[in-house]
Amino acid sequence: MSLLAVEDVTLKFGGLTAVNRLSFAVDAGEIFAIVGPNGAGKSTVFNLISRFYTPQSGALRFDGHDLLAVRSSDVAALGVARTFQNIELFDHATVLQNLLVGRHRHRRSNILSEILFTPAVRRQEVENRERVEEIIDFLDLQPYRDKMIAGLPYGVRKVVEMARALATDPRLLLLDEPASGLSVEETSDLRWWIEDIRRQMGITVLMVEHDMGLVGQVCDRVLAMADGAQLALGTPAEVQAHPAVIEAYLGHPA
Ligand SMILES: Nc1ncnc2c1ncn2[C@@H]1O[C@H](COP(=O)(O)OP(=O)(O)OP(=O)(O)O)[C@@H](O)[C@H]1O
Repeated sequence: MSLLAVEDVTLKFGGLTAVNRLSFAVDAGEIFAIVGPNGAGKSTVFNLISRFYTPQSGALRFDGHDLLAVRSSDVAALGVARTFQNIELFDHATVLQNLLVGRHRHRRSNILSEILFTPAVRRQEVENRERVEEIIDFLDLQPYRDKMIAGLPYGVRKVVEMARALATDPRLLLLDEPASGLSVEETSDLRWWIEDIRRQMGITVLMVEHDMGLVGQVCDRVLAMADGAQLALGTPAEVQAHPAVIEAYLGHPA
């Protein structure tokens, strides 16, 4: 059974159909990319899965749950985490503090037990700290752990955002243009991290990405979109060779 299923989903903004009867499914353990020209509807699909938007029709399922019955604030608790095209972190907090916020969904305590700092709360704090330190090690963020986000280079902030998403222990990680703005070297590191996120952490990855080099290297399958609809779906090589994809990118038939 697929981990994520998008079934015949349509989302309109007034007269504009941003997503048009789109269907695709991502299997557990896959690295899956959505590609397409600007305005194709890729980010809108992420915003639908994150439940920022509700479609006019269609269904969204995650691990057997009806996502449309879940509020945006509860999606992380189901096991879906994401990064954003425009990095969203607390700029005036440290890397460590940002990642601890990412652990928020693992709080099992109530306010009284937190005030009393009960053994259970203490245990949980230690657990959260340990997990966050593991992620800091995993993504080579040790040199930055106590640094404020605001002072960090763009490439490092992007890694921190991925780390914060991982701190929620997701089953599905949504990466919105992870390579955009990164140097060739940073993109190469990203490639290995994405592969390790799947291999070592067992996390399924769905990403929106323009860098076809990266997509070809790490993805099992690719969905190409244009005008909110599917153009092609298959392996990176199949999608890149698809006449409709070539036409959408070049503006004329191959
Ligand atoms: N909140 C919104 N209100 C109105 N129109 C929107 C909204 N969000 C997106 N759109 C429109 O929906 C269409 C799809 O946008 P979307 O951002 O999903 O495309 P995209 O494929 O992610 O593009 P890009 O690669 O430039 O990020 C575009 O025409 C966009 O202008």
